[in-house]
Amino acid sequence: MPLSELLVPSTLLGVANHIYWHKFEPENAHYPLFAVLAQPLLLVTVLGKLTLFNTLAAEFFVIASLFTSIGIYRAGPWHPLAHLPGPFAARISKYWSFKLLLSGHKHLVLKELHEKYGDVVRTGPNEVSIVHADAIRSVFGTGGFQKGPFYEPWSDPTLPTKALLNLRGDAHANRRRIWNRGMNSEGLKGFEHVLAKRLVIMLSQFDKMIAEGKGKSPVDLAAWFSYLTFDFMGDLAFGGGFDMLRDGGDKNGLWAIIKQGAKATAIIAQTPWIVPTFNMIPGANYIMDRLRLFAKESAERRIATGAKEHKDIWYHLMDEEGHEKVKPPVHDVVVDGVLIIVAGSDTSSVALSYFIYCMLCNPELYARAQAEVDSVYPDVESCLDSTHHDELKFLTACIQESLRLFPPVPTGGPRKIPKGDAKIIAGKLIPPETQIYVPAYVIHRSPANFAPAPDSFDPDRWLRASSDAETLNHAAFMSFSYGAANCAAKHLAWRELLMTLSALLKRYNMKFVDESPNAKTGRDWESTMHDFFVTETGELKVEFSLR
Ligand code: HEM
Repeated sequence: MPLSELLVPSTLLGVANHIYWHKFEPENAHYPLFAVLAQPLLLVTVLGKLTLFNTLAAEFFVIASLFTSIGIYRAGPWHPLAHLPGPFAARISKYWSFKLLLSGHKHLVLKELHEKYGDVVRTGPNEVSIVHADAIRSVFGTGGFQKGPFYEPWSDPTLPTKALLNLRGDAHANRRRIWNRGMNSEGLKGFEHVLAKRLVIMLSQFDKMIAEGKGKSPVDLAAWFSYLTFDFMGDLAFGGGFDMLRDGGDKNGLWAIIKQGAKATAIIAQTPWIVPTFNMIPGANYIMDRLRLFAKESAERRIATGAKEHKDIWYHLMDEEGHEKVKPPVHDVVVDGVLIIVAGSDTSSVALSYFIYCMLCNPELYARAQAEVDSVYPDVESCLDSTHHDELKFLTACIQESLRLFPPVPTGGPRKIPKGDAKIIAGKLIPPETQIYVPAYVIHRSPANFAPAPDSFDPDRWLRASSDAETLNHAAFMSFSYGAANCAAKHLAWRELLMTLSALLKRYNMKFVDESPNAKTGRDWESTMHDFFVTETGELKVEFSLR
């Protein structure tokens, strides 16, 4: 059979598939995959030309015409997002943003794109990034939008529940109410004692290294902050589970599993409709399965041992105090336990590392922060109590400034406009079903929000009286996101940062091991930052000495 006879019906089939799946958007990849594989076979059979060669040729024509049709529609003037500027490759295929996420430079590329195209950029076939500060309220605030499908893979499909991060509407509000109760001032005080115990271990490890002379050799502070925050989150989520501070490393490999799991999820979350199909491949979920096994075992251990001396978050989420009419089911608490570790460890450890990095790059500001800590706390033990945090005005401004320059969640996940009407956001008409990113990293470095010198570390900008010569848009600071689904542990995170950093400043002098300007472990450390939704960084090598 001449190929030309197959070309026309196969091409029409490809276009018909595009029209059908565009109208009836699939929730997973099973049916479209099956359709695209089965239809060409059916076609050559109906035409009475069933051979292997003809089937493969028809497959090729169907797939080629399907992709061409999709590409033409997405790039063309009839697409609802055609009026918005953006790179051509991003308009026609999700592959562009997939590749961008894999590079870890999403935050940097988005900044460049916004500098080139303005406040609203089309970053995907059905996706935009908006960096006008007004978008923060309209997207995340009251009357804003629910989370997009990006968040689906963050829940365990084998459990009949979702993690808080992935709940929407009333279900989110109900679970969040229980979370908020756990984060009240009494709850926070309890968590503070848990943190203080871990900090004592970390400080004694540093003292030991200094005594053995290792203080003068590289200490990878980024790794040690991870040990601290993982240990602490393990305590809060499951009443214990990690001992990385004690062991000086990830002896049982759990940390690596959790980090790989979070990164793999962020990557696959770019194309969430593939996930149910991907989950069917035996062994494909190896990392997530290990993470789930860890959660299950941790939950069983926590149930068996009960609450320790201080109440953990499990205690509050499980409603062990009996506030709720109906006790929350264990699986709700198990998925949120994993969420605590994923959401609460890397974010805080990266924030701690960035603070130290900013301080070591600015020795005069470091000395001022240290002097303030000295004036508030007589000794390091007194730093392990939050009572005087309000007096640490300069330290707080330094932390805020490092969180502004380096938000631990640099881009975050998207919200989705529901079916129905288009919305006007930051002066642009955004059609229904568009996914919207509001990247903190770009908003924080925009001169429209922070000027002069938005890329410079200037903690005093938070303390100076307002003047016409300066711009300080408090409403544009969104390191903890905004609205009903902002960080559930923002106040805990602040305590953790203030306690840890005041204790370190009080006890030690620190400097980069390698002071040269292009040292990746020192002054150029920020170039090791990778944005995989959660942030990944390289080693931060610091030399310690006792004060
Ligand atoms: C400096 C430290 C932290 C930063 C910068 C931070 C930042 C954020 C951000 C930006 C979000 C919104 C994510 C999104 O919408 O996709 C978020 C959500 C969340 N964070 Fe944090 N976080 C920090 C520490 C923590 C800690 C210590 C915990 C755990 C105890 C935690 C628990 C959560 C939870 C449970 C959510 C989901 C809230 C919801 O969906 O209602 N975070 N965080």
